[in-house]
Amino acid sequence: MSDWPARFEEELVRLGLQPARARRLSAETAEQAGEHGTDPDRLFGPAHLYARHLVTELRAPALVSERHVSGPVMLRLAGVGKRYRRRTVFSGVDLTVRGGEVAAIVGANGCGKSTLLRVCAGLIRPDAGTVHRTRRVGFVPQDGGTASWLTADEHFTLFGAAAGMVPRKARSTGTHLAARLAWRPAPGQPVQQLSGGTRQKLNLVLGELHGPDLLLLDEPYQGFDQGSYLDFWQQVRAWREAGRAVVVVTHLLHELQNVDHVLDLGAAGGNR
Ligand SMILES: Nc1ncnc2c1ncn2[C@@H]1O[C@H](COP(=O)(O)OP(=O)(O)OP(=O)(O)O)[C@@H](O)[C@H]1O
Repeated sequence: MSDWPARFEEELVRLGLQPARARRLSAETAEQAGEHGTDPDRLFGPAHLYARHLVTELRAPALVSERHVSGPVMLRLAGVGKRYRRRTVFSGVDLTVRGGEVAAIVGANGCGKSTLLRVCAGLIRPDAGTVHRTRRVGFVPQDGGTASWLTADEHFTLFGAAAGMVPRKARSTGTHLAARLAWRPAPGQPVQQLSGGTRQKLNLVLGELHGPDLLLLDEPYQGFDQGSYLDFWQQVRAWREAGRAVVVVTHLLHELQNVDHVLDLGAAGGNR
């Protein structure tokens, strides 16, 4: 068996990360490689180089934003905390995301990333702290969010109507956005006949249909093939260039060069 994870963890500690955090990152990285059906060194390259890259990204997540001017604040969390019964999921979370910025929420399974994103969307009330968000928000859940017996066009019409769009405009916008993810919805095909990755593309399109200023995305690329995955990050860059704010829950630490802020929930206070 490959000793890549051990070497990676060792290098992270050598570069100054806490051993527990290094262990967690190493386990997550190995898990990602497993999800891609490949070895970590094939996916990420040599362990010591990837460790250096990752530590640099984690320490200087604001580098990307220096290249252009950020816009107004679209989301501000201050001292946000959430408990389920007596269990604190996270506490004291601060995050400010402006137009033209991308924030990544990272951390181990179960540390509360989806919960926090739902707090950002206003779907869950926090137990502590304040949340201010812009009015036009698009939320893309990790899965679900679509009706299996409706077609893509019918989803466009339905979600468009909720945002005050006439059916024709909703359908043409949906088709246009789908094309940017290299997807052409087949007329008459219900969602239950779509692959998991294509269903996620539909979720993404629905989240963006009404032209939100703030996009909240919960691992939206699950099931994407490599090309679609690259299209997705290309799209994130396009949103950013267009002055939108994006918050994305991700496990894919090698994409952190695409983001302006990294909120590591596993490292935030109160949730471990
Ligand atoms: N409605 C709920 N009631 C009670 N506990 C919940 C509820 N929703 C989530 N939890 C718990 O809160 C914790 C955080 O869950 P959450 O789904 O936010 O984690 P996550 O970081 O997104 O996980 P993953 O990486 O696996 O998607 C978990 O322990 C989960 O079991």
